[in-house]
Amino acid sequence: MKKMLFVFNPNSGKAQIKNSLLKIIQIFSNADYEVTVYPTKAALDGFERVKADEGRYDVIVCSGGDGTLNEIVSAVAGYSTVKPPIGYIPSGSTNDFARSLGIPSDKIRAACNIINGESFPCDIGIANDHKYFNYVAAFGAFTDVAYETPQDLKNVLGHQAYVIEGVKRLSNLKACRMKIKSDELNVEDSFIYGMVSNASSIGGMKGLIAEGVDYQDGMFEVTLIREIKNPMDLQAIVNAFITQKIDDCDMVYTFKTKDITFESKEEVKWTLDGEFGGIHNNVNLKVCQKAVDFIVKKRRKKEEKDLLN
Ligand SMILES: Nc1ncnc2c1ncn2[C@@H]1O[C@H](COP(=O)(O)OP(=O)(O)OP(=O)(O)O)[C@@H](O)[C@H]1O
Repeated sequence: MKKMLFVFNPNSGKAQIKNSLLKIIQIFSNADYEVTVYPTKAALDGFERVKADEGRYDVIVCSGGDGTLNEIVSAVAGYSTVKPPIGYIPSGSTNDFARSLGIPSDKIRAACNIINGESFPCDIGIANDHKYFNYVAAFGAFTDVAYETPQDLKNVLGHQAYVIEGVKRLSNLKACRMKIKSDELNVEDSFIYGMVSNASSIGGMKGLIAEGVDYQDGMFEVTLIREIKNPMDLQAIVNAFITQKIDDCDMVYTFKTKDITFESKEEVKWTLDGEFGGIHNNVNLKVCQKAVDFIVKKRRKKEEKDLLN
């Protein structure tokens, strides 16, 4: 019998996991898994549990939001023995990563997908050589929205909660002078926003990043927005995002990289996967190519063909 560890955050999203829990466990058990169920008790509890259980399970299933998933992925990425594949049942308020990988948002379907799906080796990132992130590291403008939006509000409003908090901050944009170094760009300028990501959906919104994100290419997508000095600058940025002609806008830098460093005199607040990522003067971000396996939907022939083209 294969062994499964099923870790879930009972409070994430609207705590809806409670309604599906029994059914999910039944699905796993019917598929001949011996299931160990572990509800997290606090932040970092999921990380500690999975870290301590290295070598004990054939598959690790995680249910929660992006923050809980980050903990589980960080623990597995740190294994020195065989890394078990990670199944994910999204139950947070935005579930960016699941959306990006095409994992079903319906919990029962996501559980079935874990039984019927296939392993997908996926890139993740590492910040300052010690803190992993699954899909986004960011600073500036709206990045603190996710972790400063009260949980109660997130539970009631879900994705709208982020939008409400984001709009409240528009009038408050503060630029930060930074030196940014990578093989592709070496620049010193003032920025209101920076995002280094490996996902097509950020903050619950698709379309922030150009299409064609490859989760296995060992590259991040980088988006940097320069300081807004006048209404024309603001208009240029808004137009660029509306028309999706971001490459033509000189207020925005977009490129791909596998290694990038940000230096600033001022301390900058970062987020990793939508959670507080610390306050730093120096941040280095590197890709760990295909570092963990996620269980995703089996791709149909046509999708496979699209991926190869
Ligand atoms: N039982 C718990 N009590 C309090 N906090 C917890 C518990 N379990 C996990 N956490 C922490 O809560 C944070 C947020 O949880 P999670 O990401 O699962 O849900 P969410 O915030 O509702 O979803 P999203 O990240 O999509 O907005 C995580 O960083 C996690 O470490």
